[in-house]
Amino acid sequence: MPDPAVASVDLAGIRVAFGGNVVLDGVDLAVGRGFTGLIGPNGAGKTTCLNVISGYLRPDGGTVRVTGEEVTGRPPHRIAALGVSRTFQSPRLVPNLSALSNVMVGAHRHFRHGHLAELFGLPSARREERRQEERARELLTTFGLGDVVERDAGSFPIGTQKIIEVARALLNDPAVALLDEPAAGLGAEDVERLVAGLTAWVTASDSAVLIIEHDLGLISRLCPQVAVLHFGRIIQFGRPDDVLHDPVVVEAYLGADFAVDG
Ligand SMILES: Nc1ncnc2c1ncn2[C@@H]1O[C@H](COP(=O)(O)OP(=O)(O)OP(=O)(O)O)[C@@H](O)[C@H]1O
Repeated sequence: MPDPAVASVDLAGIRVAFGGNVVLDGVDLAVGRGFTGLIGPNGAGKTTCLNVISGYLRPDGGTVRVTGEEVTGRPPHRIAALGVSRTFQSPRLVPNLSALSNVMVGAHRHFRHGHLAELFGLPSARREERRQEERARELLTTFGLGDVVERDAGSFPIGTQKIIEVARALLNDPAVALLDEPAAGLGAEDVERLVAGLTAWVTASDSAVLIIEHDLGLISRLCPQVAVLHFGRIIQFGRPDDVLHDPVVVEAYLGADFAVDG
């Protein structure tokens, strides 16, 4: 497990209850550079963890640190400003904007020049925008979408829209990217596109990427480490091979029928 002192995300004793329903019951999780998988049965509290990290939900107890800074209870835009980006289970793209423009929406917090420079179309702001466009184009190319960047996002199948949203979350190397079931609803071709894009991207990046996913094959391929959430607690953390074959995990979460190829 990454050293919490240097981890990009460090959750300590996170507790969340909705009325009498305790959803997170003392979650400790440290996430470092590269991919970390977060798995668990439906309703285990995985998305709730992401909501706590990204500031969409204030925990009832515990602390959240991002790159060492305590951010517990801060609103989402302030946590985003520290370099935390996220996706949602259902993609939130602007359907009548191009794929390229949708990815560039993720760029705006990084613009070095102020909103006034943008508003008045100053050369510095235009140069910055061109640089961002170039990066967005490269990123979409990494995900196999280089030929269709000008197409309206809403005209793509849902799986491709999810990949565009992942690309948006990765623009400008976020310190932390939180991906909520990026492969759900994707066809085989899009899954390969996603895996290839993420693999190529992470090798050139210092970011920490936390991926919630039910596709355990994908988790095994991408993530050197995986955490298992069960009844609001992390019950196991380690290499996928070890974790997914751990009798406690198999018994508690995956059920008797569970098997991972390889
Ligand atoms: N805003 C809310 N109000 C009340 N209950 C909530 C709220 N958000 C989540 N829950 C409940 O918290 C529990 C955990 O939900 P969460 O979405 O975090 O689970 P999950 O592990 O991401 O599940 P899935 O794999 O199905 O997406 C569920 O029982 C859910 O109904």
